[in-house]
Amino acid sequence: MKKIDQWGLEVFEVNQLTNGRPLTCVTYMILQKRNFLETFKIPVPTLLRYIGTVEKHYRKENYYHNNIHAADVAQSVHVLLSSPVLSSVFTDLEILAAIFAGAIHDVNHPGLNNQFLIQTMSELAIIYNDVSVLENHHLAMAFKLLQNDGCDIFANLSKKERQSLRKMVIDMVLATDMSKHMSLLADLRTMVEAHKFSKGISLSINNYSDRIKILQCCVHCADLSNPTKPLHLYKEWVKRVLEECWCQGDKERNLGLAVSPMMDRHSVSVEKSQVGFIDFIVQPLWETWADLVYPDANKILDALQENRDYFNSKI
Ligand SMILES: CC(=O)CCCOc1nc(Oc2ccc3c(c2)CO[B-]3(O)O)c(Cl)cc1C#N
Ligand SMILES: [Mg+2]
Ligand SMILES: [Zn+2]
Repeated sequence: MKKIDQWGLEVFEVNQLTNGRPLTCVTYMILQKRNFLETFKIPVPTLLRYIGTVEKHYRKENYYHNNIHAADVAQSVHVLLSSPVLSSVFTDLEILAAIFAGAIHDVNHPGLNNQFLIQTMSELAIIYNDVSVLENHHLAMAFKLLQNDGCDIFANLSKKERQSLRKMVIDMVLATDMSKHMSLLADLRTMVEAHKFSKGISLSINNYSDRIKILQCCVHCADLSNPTKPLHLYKEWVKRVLEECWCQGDKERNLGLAVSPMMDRHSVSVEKSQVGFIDFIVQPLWETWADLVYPDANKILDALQENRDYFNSKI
């Protein structure tokens, strides 16, 4: 129970111990720990039915984008929002929305990326007109499943709370689309710079656009948290994401499409791809997050540096 609050939870062990239901277990433990089942009058049977259904809609055959990743992201969001610097910033509804977003953010992921779905004019790309195809699908699926019998975990929220939660969850999951990464990071940097001049006054943010920006970055950081975790966990995630990418690369090759660089099992250098991903994407994002919650994320930043040095030493 106390491990649920730690960075680097042994989520693969949780997967074993729960017979392949880490998402149900982790989500229940987090909501229980935060007393949200009481606060939002979420009946346990309803929660288990809904989150169990969501868990089943994550594709177990995906090496990476499966229910273990979802459990990992939901739990990472939970830990990030427990940061002392953020302690009195967000409401329970906002925290519930962020944890829910983490849990459902990749539901029914096909193990293929947006570019592939668009290039092959897949059913999903047609439905979502090539715009954040996967992220729209994850959201639509999650909210559709809420309407299944006995699955509406938000039934006892007020109309206003339900509308607010829905909007925040949509904004957070759409922000996990990597094509939004640079603009999200730029906005976060602007806010951190502005906050620096308010001389340590605890983060007081009273407008929706700033509040949602931080929540979007929190979920995005959790989504890109593999390189900040203990090395044995990070290595397992690298193995899985490459296996999944290589499957897509194989499909691209068979279809005569150009094989994306990281997806070609015959040419990619695993170590180089990770050092590049960390240097260009993960480190700048986490550095900015660590600035925002200084000094709460310093240990995470150190772990990221160590992991980068490990892979760099293997090139
Ligand atoms: C070991 C890792 O750290 C793996 C993280 C995923 O590996 C990458 N992901 C990238 O972009 C996405 C990041 C997040 C997500 C997705 C794509 C689709 O679903 B998701 O929300 O999980 C990019 Cl651009 C590079 C890598 C690399 N390496
Ligand atoms: Mg995603
Ligand atoms: Zn994800």
